[in-house]
Amino acid sequence: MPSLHEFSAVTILSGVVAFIYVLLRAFRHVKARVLGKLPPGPIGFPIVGLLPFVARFPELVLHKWANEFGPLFSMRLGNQLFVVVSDPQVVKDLIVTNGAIFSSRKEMFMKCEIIFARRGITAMPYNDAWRKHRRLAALFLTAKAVSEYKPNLEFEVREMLRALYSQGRAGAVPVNPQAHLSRVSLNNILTIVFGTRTDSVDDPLVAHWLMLSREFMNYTGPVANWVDFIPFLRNVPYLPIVSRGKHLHQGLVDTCSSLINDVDRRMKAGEDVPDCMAKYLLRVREEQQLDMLDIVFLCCAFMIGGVETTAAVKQWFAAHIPAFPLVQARAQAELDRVVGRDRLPQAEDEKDLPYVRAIVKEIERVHNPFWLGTPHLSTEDFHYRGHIIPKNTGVIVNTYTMHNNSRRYPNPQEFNPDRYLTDHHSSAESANLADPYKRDHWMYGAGRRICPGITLAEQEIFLAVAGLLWAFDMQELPSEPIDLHEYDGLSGRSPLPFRVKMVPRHESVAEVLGTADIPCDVGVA
Ligand code: HEM
Repeated sequence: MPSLHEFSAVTILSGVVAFIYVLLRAFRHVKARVLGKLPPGPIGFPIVGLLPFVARFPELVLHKWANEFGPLFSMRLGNQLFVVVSDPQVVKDLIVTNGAIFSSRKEMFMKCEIIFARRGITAMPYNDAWRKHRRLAALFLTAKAVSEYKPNLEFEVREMLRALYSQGRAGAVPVNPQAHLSRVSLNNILTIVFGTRTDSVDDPLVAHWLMLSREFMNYTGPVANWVDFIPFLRNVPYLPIVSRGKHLHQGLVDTCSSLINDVDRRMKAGEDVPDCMAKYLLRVREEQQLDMLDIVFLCCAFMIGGVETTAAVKQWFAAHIPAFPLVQARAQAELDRVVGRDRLPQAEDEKDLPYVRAIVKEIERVHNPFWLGTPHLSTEDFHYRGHIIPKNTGVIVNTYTMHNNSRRYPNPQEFNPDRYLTDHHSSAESANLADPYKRDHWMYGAGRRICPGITLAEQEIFLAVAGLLWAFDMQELPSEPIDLHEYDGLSGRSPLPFRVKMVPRHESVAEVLGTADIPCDVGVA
């Protein structure tokens, strides 16, 4: 057995070797910068690079550097070189036109190795395994698939409005709508993936899943933790972040496996299991050569990618709109004209509700829940505008700077849905426009790794926003102003807890929602 002294000597030696290695790599980047080859950018500290600067409000820090160093700048976080792209044409040139080079992902220690066991679509490098997972996922996210989900999506919005009406006692008491807005997103994905749903916000699965998906976002954001960028930290025994990552991996596996196993058991028992992703994957597992972890993490990709994301946009809408009664009134006049008061808005109404649609796009521009998106990785050296972007460089699409460009969006700090009034494209169509400066916003990423859930997300968000505007006047409480700048999470994810009054707009609300039987303290305002 090696002695304690031998152990310490080995640990110190590995530390020194790791230190020299990191120093040499950092030096390589500094040298390339000095020689003027890398895009310009801020110089950081040895080993940690610029990590200490991006711990809080990273989007604002990148925005400041973009103003200083231009639309393509480089920066080092620990051992990883990044370029930060802040101009639509540069995004298009790199990520879209040269998608064969800029479509991979860094195999992040926490996200890829520890939590996803090298399987999650969003974390996989650009290879055949990723192609297979993305192709299987896309089967459930096509425009045709989404149009088949519409009755369910509409049903879930109605259930959410009923719950808000009831909890807010028809506008008599303030409510925090966040859990309801998260549950509607959760139910949509549970139905698509497992053919199941929750009955109320009190179902333990709601709190459990929201906890898992928040933890996931907290540990795996592009700048969420240092172990991703300072490899020798991974050898520190009992590092809390690593144990939490392992715990999260187990939590995701246990939760998704139990839902998949339930589908499996019911299929084997000859029960009439609703069509869903888990059922399909279990059927094709041999032909597609999927092991159980593949199935778990394909389902997880939807549960992780499709719940917290759409929930966040819906929550930002609910937090933002009370401060804009005139915007609400104008949208409600449009809804009264197009939909009337005898039914809820439906998916088919969207094309006739340009102002409601414009509100959605403007919320997404102002409150992208993931300002840093999911960085891409280059797989070859690439020469661009006199600079070199070396192989294995991370690429961050700087959506904050692009969403606040005053030439594209005059007075960008102002919330003004009018800027989108004549934009008749869906976000999915907009992402394919030849002129990148005409794209609505960059919330869904770009190129071959662009979010495959756009059509589903757009449909869900539209229905929730239109339904809320149709049913309620959302009012801020004078004693509880809503903070629209601070947020929960790492780069804009969701508003801090808030309460609003949700006052039913007219008598038909109770009738249409079927809430006449729900006890309320007061009548309709
Ligand atoms: C408001 C809602 C959503 C937002 C803001 C969002 C945002 C994003 C972003 C920024 C990316 C990375 C794109 C890139 O690398 O360029 C992404 C990827 C992804 N999203 Fe979404 N997403 C949303 C909804 C959804 C939904 C509803 C699903 C599925 C049910 C989904 C599934 C995925 C998957 C699987 C990926 C990984 C794609 C890949 O790496 O190939 N997302 N999303």
